[in-house]
Amino acid sequence: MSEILNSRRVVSGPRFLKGHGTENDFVILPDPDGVLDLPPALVARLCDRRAGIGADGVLRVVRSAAHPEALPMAAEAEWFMDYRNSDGSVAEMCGNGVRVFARYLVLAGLAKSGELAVATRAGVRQVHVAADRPGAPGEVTVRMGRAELPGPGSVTVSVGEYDWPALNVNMGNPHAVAFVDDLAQAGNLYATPSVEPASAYPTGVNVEFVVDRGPRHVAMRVHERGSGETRSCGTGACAVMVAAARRDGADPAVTGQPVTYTVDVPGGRLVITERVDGVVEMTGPAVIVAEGELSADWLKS
Ligand SMILES: N[C@@H](CCC[C@H](N)C(=O)O)C(=O)O
Repeated sequence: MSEILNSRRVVSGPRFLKGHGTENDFVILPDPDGVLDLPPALVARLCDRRAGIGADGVLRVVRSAAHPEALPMAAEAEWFMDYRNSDGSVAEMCGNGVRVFARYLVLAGLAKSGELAVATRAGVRQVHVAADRPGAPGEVTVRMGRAELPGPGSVTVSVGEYDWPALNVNMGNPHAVAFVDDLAQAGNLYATPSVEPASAYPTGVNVEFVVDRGPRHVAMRVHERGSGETRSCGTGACAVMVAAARRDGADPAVTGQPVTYTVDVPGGRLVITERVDGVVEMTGPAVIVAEGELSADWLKS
């Protein structure tokens, strides 16, 4: 059998990798010179879990100097994370994605482990890729920047018979964070939750549903703009941490103390700290699962 599998290559086309961070999964497209044509329909086909590779989004790896949106950041960050949601839409930032992106850069020899900078549409993010230990890949920490709480802070999230007050938190991308009694109240999340006033989110919104698990420990589900319910959202977990800290009277700007929360997501666990200067740091896993080639025939079809 392995002879048959090894006998010849059956496809040839652009390389891709598949990776995930707390089960938020991505197709990674190395495109250093920015030459790939990546229209929204192709992103959606790649992310299709039956007719494509399957993913919550695409991470295109482009040199900042080769991408017009990233050119102004090229002196600070060699690589630009061109992130797309599974419906093909563009997003400013992806917290799980930036950890997986950094893991790819290190494994591919394009960056060294330790400190590295990644350009995103939300600005440059500093990433620390911890050295691996035997059998345990090092975790990745991202300085996610400061949360913004656009006014009016309070919005309303509704699903079925339930309405909850929610906090408008921007982590480079938009979030509405609702504390609920039970994560099951969010239902199957096949449909996009309603968030009012809609004018608070002119470009759409990611919605987080949160319950308490213990002191400085919460659990969440998320409905992502452009991808539907996913198993994790890094920017969403940061937004949740900030909302929980405000609710709990633990805002570092007020207490003068950093605060750390454990945020459980369906696909794993993230640890998030808000520093006294307001910068939010997220730590979690980043895994590369596979590498392959796209079929040129499939691309043409
Ligand atoms: N899963 C990501 C967020 C991806 C972008 C989001 N769907 C949006 O449109 O803003 C994360 O880990 O942060």
